[in-house]
Amino acid sequence: MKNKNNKKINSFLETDGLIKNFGELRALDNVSIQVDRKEIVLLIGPNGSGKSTLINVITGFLPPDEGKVFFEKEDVTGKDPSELYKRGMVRTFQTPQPLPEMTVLENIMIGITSKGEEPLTALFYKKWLKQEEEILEKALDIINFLKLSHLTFKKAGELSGGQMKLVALGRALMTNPKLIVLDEPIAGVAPGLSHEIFSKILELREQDVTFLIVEHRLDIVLKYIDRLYIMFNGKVIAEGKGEKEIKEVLNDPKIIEIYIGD
Ligand SMILES: Nc1ncnc2c1ncn2[C@@H]1O[C@H](COP(=O)(O)OP(=O)(O)OP(=O)(O)O)[C@@H](O)[C@H]1O
Repeated sequence: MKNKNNKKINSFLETDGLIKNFGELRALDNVSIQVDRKEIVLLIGPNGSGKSTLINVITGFLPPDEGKVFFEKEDVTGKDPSELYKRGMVRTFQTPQPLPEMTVLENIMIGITSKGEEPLTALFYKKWLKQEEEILEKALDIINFLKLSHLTFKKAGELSGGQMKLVALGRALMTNPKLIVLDEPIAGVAPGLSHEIFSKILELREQDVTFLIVEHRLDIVLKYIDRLYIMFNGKVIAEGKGEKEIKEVLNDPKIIEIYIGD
């Protein structure tokens, strides 16, 4: 598989010249990014620079006007979110949408759609029960991993913002994803819990999960990331890989000016 410059697609996730217009406005202007397996990649940029549009296109919530998305070297451009989820790509949203009257456990369990819901399979009641049990066990393991056990039966509507972000991550984990796209995972979350969320992200990376993250809180996130992309006016204007390069990019006067101008 090759991109439009006839270069071989090598990365785990790659976008190639994405363009997305909303009427007259070009929200994505020839955006090409790369994410390697087991990387934690951060996407930053001032408000309106195109970050959400980019992750919406990658995760299949918006089709691009031009350009391609490659996931595990396959062209997945325009595939819908459910197809991508089957391939191992999940996402969370800026504002978590838990079902407030349901418990934390139930909110995490619904991350997976029970195969038992298919009418034919449901006829085999024993099999269905076994699947439900497996889903329950898995959700309890995730709750344990995220240190949410004390909240297992609490209604999601009673959680703090940070706890809701953790539940959203838990829900994403139900599908054994290979890539998790996180939209502002620590916005509005206290520093202590924010670091806890990122230490879980590091642990998951060790289990072969890759992360693409949009987050404004650089002060907290910087020490956890492997690669950084900076967007402005629909374009990627800078990229850094590794601690040294990332620091250089962030100290670039042009980049600082864009942020101060924001
Ligand atoms: N559905 C839409 N219809 C019209 N314009 C849109 C739509 N979605 C986004 N835009 C516009 O596209 C541009 C990029 O928006 P986008 O939400 O991707 O930026 P962002 O970097 O995620 O910003 P923020 O940090 O505020 O979330 C903005 O000018 C926005 O107003």
